[in-house]
Amino acid sequence: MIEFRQVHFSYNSREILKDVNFSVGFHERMAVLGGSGEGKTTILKLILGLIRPDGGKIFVDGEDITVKQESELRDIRMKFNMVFQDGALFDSLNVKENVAFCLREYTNLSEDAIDKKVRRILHTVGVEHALELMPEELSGGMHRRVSLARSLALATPLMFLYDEPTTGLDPLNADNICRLIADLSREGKGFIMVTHKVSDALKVADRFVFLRDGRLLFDGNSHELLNTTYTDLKAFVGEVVPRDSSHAR
Ligand SMILES: Nc1ncnc2c1ncn2[C@@H]1O[C@H](COP(=O)(O)OP(=O)(O)OP(=O)(O)O)[C@@H](O)[C@H]1O
Repeated sequence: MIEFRQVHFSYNSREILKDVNFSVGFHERMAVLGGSGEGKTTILKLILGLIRPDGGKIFVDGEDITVKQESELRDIRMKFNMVFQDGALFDSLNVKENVAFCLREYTNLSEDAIDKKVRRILHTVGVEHALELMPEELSGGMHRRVSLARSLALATPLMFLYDEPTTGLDPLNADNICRLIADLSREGKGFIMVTHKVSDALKVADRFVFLRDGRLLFDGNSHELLNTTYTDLKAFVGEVVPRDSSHAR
């Protein structure tokens, strides 16, 4: 479980998060919704201990990560599989080498075992045909899949953390990524998906929180989200989900 207790965070003197409280089980499928710059990615970075809060506590698996040394945070980070928005790949390496890179860096696997593992993972994310392609030859959707494959190569996480996984993709590719996210969460491994695309969040998540002005102002299921009477959230949801949406459950 991840728990935020009265978390405050500022960049320089600008308050980004103000008294944020929530807990989420590793098996849950939660979307963090909010407009641009509201602090959604900041929440993911705090969970990984990449940045520290100015106030409050963050517990991961019962451990207070706000008091951990950098060396101890590695074990915490291994519990998660984080896919960042830009998912930067190494430009000079092809798809296969990009995925193999961290296996060579961090494991003692033989070249043969690495080759098998890379092929299996690329098959999982549906880009096995792109083994030899260079990053510049990939479409946005394929690029996102290879980034996901690369982070899947190293760890079998307790939970996935996705930062805007469908932003910038055309509807077809966005849909494919949503399907992949749903598939990867089948075995009880949950995720936190940060996004401003409510319609994509509705395809995969069953819990939704809404971040506005540094606070979590909503926490509910899809039915509650689509029927909210909270004006700001209603406007946010209404912008992206037509009133007669078939997503309504
Ligand atoms: N390293 C940094 N230094 C200073 N300000 C930062 C830094 N990183 C982010 N910010 C600012 O903090 C705020 C929250 O950033 P964050 O990336 O968490 O937002 P977000 O909700 O994920 O937005 P988006 O959907 O646009 O990615 C933004 O206004 C951003 O400009």
